[in-house]
Amino acid sequence: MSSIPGLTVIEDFVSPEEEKKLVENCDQQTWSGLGVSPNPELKRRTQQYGYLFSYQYRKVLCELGPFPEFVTAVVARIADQELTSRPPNHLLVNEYEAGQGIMPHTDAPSIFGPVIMSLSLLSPCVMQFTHCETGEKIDICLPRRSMLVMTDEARYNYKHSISKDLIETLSDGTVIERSRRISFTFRTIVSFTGECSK
Ligand SMILES: O=C(O)CCC(=O)C(=O)O
Ligand SMILES: [Fe+2]
Repeated sequence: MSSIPGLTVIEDFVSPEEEKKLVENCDQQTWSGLGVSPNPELKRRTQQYGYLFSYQYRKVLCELGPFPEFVTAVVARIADQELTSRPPNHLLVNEYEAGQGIMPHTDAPSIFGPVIMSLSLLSPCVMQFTHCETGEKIDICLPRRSMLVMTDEARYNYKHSISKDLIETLSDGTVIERSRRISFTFRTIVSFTGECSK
């Protein structure tokens, strides 16, 4: 547990072999973002499974079908470890090349459920949590192959962000060198407003 209520980082959530397979499998799929539909506006490459969420229009556009088979073991582990009472129905794969990050944000509370989980693959990074009211900043290390779970205060009262820095230093002096990172963010969509949603 960290100093942020509702924030947990589970180390070694997947094995090195599982990590390799997960990355190989998603590299065989089509990436969007960086000018490519359906999320051309995003400044990093992404893939979505379960439902298609539009960042531009802030709504669910349509159902995409079940999660791909290559994430079955991870989804089963989420259930086994009872990380959420509502199974995830949306998977966002984000790719961060060295020098790419994500701006401070809170995942839309009206669209996504109370538990947000993110699996870090290939590279560690520092996720910064900024308290929405006090502005207090807390850096949390997300090791390679760890699962981040955000709920309660961590999910609702803080913004989270990842810098573009190639080298990051934690307050205890630990130096983190960034390289290509892929994250699998599992969420439960609770609001379906798109025209082709079911
Ligand atoms: O890359 C991550 O671990 C987090 C991604 C994220 O915060 C998001 O897509 O909302
Ligand atoms: Fe997020």
